[in-house]
Amino acid sequence: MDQRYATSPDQLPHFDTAALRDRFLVQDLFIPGEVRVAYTHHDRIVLGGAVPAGAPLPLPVFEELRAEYFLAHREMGIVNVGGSGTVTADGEVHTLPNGACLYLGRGTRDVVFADAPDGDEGGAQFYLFSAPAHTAYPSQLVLKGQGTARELGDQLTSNRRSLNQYIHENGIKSCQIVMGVTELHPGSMWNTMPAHTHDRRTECYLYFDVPQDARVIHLMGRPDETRHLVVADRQAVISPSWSLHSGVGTAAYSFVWAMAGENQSFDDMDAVPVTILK
Ligand SMILES: O=C(O)C(=O)C[C@H](O)C(=O)CO
Ligand SMILES: [Zn+2]
Repeated sequence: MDQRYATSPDQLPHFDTAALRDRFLVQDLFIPGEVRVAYTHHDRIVLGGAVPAGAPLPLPVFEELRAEYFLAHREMGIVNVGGSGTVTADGEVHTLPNGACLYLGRGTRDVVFADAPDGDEGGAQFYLFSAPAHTAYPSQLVLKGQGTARELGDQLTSNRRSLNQYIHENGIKSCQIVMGVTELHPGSMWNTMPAHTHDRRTECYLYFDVPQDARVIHLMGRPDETRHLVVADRQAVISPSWSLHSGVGTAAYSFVWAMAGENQSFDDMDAVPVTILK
């Protein structure tokens, strides 16, 4: 398990490109036949990828969790960013077409990822986001576009996008996780601009559907001391509570955003006016 210890904003000015990427960029999560995870000590989030590649793939328990099974003390949100697949949780089979989001509650013991038997659009690729949980909420599935939709931005500022909230206060219930997907409209490149911070939650973005020859320039850091990460398809960024998070693509793209921390209030954000960015 890839471990990322927590970082103070005072350290940021001293990091070079390699150190920034080591701390905040998570690469190589989607490896055929593997469940790959990274553990950030910011709000003790585990993010990962599971790619069945033609054979059932169980969710292992990682030694670092010191738990009997992965979800013994945790909950998990899963978004399928690949072809149709299934997640079998304690014997119940959930079918996730591309873009579907499944919540698994604390105490779910056996989890197995697989490609859908009739999947014809390439194999399933499951993005995993897990946080500590104090109680067990029921597992629940929501299909792409069936969450709470918000239309954001404007074509004139190249940031027109559709945001879908799946796991949130008025949707699938969870202890900590708030999760959804944002899709940029063709011709729009900016996400989350104007940017924001939320000192009460850590947030991770998984960028996907980024064309192979394109990149997303992801901004992070304190508003008056920003840095950037150049991000490729299916790579994730960890944004500590003190960091803004915004990106501009060289082509349109989508991303899974997911948070955990002190509250689940999506609109509890401190907006950062563009004019104060440095
Ligand atoms: O398109 C956006 O704007 C987002 O998706 C923003 C994220 O949802 C976010 O940062 C929530 O705190
Ligand atoms: Zn945010």
